[in-house]
Amino acid sequence: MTDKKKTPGQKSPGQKSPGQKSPGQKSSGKNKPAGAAKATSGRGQRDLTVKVKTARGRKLSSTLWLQRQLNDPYVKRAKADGFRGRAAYKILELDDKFRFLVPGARVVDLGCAPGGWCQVAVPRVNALGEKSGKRVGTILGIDLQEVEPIAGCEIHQLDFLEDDADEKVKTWLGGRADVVMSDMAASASGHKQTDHLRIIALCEAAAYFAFDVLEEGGTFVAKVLAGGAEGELQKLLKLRFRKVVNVKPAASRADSSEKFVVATGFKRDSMDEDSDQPETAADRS
Ligand SMILES: C[S@@+](CC[C@H](N)C(=O)[O-])C[C@H]1O[C@@H](n2cnc3c(N)ncnc32)[C@H](O)[C@@H]1O
Repeated sequence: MTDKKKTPGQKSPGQKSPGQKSPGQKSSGKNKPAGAAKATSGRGQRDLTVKVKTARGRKLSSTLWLQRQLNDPYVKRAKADGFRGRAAYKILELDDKFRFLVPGARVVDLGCAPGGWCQVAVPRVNALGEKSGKRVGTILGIDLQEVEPIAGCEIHQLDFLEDDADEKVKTWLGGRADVVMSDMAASASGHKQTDHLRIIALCEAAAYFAFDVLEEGGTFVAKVLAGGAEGELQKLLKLRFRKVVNVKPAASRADSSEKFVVATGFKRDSMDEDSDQPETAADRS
């Protein structure tokens, strides 16, 4: 896979500007982008530095989106750090806390476009291992959309909901994965509860995919929207993982109901291999 051509002056992901912290480096401001001291959250009207005028033919929602983008410190920081999107800082923060993108790890990134999470994973899974020197990991990005190549990642255009997607992924990986992470979002209907149910369904499907693909002890990370139905998902994950927690990273907008579930310590032997369903306590008794 060839690296994306850089335009003059463009930095590699994570390359620092003078006086700027690297993306994974914790700042005293709880992972806030460097230089974002004034633009406190990028969320409130009082913080705005750029105002977007309404334009004929542009919907109010589009104007507000544009205004939010232009004033979002993470958007600015992603541009400066060479990341393809602000989402990169969410996985940076989650990995700084839970340490699943370790040297040598085999990682599946479900819904990887445009590629920010993959960009974060590349240096982390290919870093120096504690004892055995440089460890080379594998990153497999999956998306419905075409994704511009990222050096160090293998990217496939695929709907992970297809019947044989798990088998394809295991073949591409040459075995099972240590990490399945998903930042997938179902297309928004604008109706809060419908969108919540859609993303929970997508997340549940991603969890079943992870049960098929993960190695013993593996980690599953997925975006969910708070709204009532996530309790069932938690129950499902708790049957299969040693620890399940919900986290709202600082890079996740405060006005969004988005949060992330991080499930660690996958118990492969908790699977009822015949039915491919989680073995419940009732099954075992
Ligand atoms: C929010 S974006 C992911 C951003 C990404 N984490 C990054 O850092 O660049 C969500 C992605 O999920 C993808 N997606 C949604 N449903 C999918 C499915 N069934 N199979 C594969 N990808 C899917 C969408 O195409 C979209 O690109």
